[in-house]
Amino acid sequence: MDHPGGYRAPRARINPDSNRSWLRRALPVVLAHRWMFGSALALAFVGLVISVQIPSLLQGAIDNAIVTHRDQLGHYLWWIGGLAAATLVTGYLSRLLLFRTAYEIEYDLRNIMYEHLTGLSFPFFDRAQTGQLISRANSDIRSVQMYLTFAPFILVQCGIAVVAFGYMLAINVPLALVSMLPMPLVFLAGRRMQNTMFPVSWLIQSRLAEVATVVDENVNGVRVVKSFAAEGRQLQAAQRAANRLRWAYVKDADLRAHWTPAVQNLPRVGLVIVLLLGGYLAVQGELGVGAILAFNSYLMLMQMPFQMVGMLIMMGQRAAASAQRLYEVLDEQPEIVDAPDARELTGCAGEVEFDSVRFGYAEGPDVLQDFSLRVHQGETVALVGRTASGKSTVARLLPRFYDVRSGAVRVDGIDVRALTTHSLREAVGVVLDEPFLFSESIRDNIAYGRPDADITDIERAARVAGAHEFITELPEGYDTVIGERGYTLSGGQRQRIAIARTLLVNPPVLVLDDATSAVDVQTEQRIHAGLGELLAGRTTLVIAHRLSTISLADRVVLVEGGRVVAEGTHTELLATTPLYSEVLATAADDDMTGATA
Ligand SMILES: Nc1ncnc2c1ncn2[C@@H]1O[C@H](COP(=O)(O)OP(=O)(O)OP(=O)(O)O)[C@@H](O)[C@H]1O
Repeated sequence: MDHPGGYRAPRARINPDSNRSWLRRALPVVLAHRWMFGSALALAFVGLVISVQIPSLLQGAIDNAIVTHRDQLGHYLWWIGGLAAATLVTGYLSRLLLFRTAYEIEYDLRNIMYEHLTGLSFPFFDRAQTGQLISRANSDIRSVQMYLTFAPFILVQCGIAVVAFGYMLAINVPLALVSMLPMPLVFLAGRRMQNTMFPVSWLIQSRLAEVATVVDENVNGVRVVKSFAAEGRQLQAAQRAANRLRWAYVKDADLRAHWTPAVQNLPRVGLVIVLLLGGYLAVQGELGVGAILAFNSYLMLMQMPFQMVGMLIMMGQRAAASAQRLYEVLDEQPEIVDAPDARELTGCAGEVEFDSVRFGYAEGPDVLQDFSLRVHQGETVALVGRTASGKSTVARLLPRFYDVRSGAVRVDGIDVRALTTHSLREAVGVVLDEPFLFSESIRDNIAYGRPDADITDIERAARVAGAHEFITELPEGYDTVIGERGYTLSGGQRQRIAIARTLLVNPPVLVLDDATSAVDVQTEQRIHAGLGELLAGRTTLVIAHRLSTISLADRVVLVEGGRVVAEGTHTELLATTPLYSEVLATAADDDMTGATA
């Protein structure tokens, strides 16, 4: 399906059967471009068939026109010139189509990878390293693409070696057979080379990914690095990764230097044999000089494919290693998928229930144990608790970023696992404390969930989120493009844009995970005033450290060790639960400790 903006979905998928060889798994992607690819190969074949004719014309020119004067030389020259021109044209067209196929295949592979990554769930991204993913999406895809397109091309060239051999047989059978003697050796050397180089190719790809990871962390973590004046240490880490990569490359070059001359030069031994035996036969008068020349030309024609076989083997090694790295990602199944009979959540009222939920990340220990909480339609509940008590985890389970180990999370009485994730996440808006903003205009960032929203709605959402004022003070207002991750804005400004972004979607259930932590108290109060109107009728879960945020809530729930240990109004909890006062008192926020003192 073609999308607006020129995006074309991949024409085929990688075969999901992981028991098949990597090539068979990739075949559907190649076959999706069979017409263009087939034409490129057919043209290459035609070009080679034409070029195979030239040596026999050369033989005729020498033996029949130059030596014996039986034919006219000009006649041969015209033919040779004409065929040379034809190989030029076919060479141009076949390469044009081949490169187009190569980039179409690369485009498909990249989109297959990207679509797959987009479909994966949070547990995968908790484990994955960005650098690894970037390297898989770049260099691994490139090396697989190179092999998929150039290997058949080289094989066509090898096919022509067979034709050339036929011509050689027609000239002189013993000479043709003897000239082929070194070929089994070429094959054996190729096999040895293949076995020795594979592990190194694998190493190179994984070390390229290591380097990408270090670079990614150095760039993304630059603020931490600089604030700890740890540039030296980072540089050392980068050097270590670069050294490890260099070692693998040197090893690769070493092996290549060892094997390539053998694989490439063994066929030349055939040339020596031709000169020896052919020369002898010519002296005996059994072979014309032109025939020896033609024979030589055929052998030269055959050399190229044989030399390319060496290259093909090396490319094959790298491509196999790269394909396995790609398949590692592509074989990753999303943990969170819609059930076959999943329902759409329509007209969500906003009843939320956590029923004896037990949950932990990956293979880790339980973070939530027997966590039960019911939030009624239109109610605002604040989750309060010590750090690492599991508050954010509760917030992540509601939009089904993760699945519970036991128990259930329900919206409107329906288990979230029985709903389509799309409709669930449309109904549950989440604002995180460290929001991610895109390198686009502020207007586009706020309209992220509703790209068709008009500017009036965008401004209204920004006003409620307390962002309108500072946005209009920016030189280009709503059209201001923010830097990567919005770093040109302050933490509080980014939070306000993120709140506006969620409010614009107008979800019936709202989760604010410390969403105003970086905003000053006055601004927070303004946001709350705006939110007060908006929260009416909306079910809201606020994860709060500050009293000012807690004051928004109808009910406060105290979380400790992954369960609800007390609930009530702020005043009730203060009066009845010492842990509550303790949590508030130890909260890092100055204003909160100040308020509770
Ligand atoms: N993505 C994750 N993978 C593995 N463990 C995690 C992940 N996120 C959180 N945890 C662990 O789960 C526990 C609860 O974390 P959570 O973020 O829910 O706490 P919190 O109460 O929100 O803390 P805070 O107030 O400091 O934000 C912690 O021990 C944390 O190490």
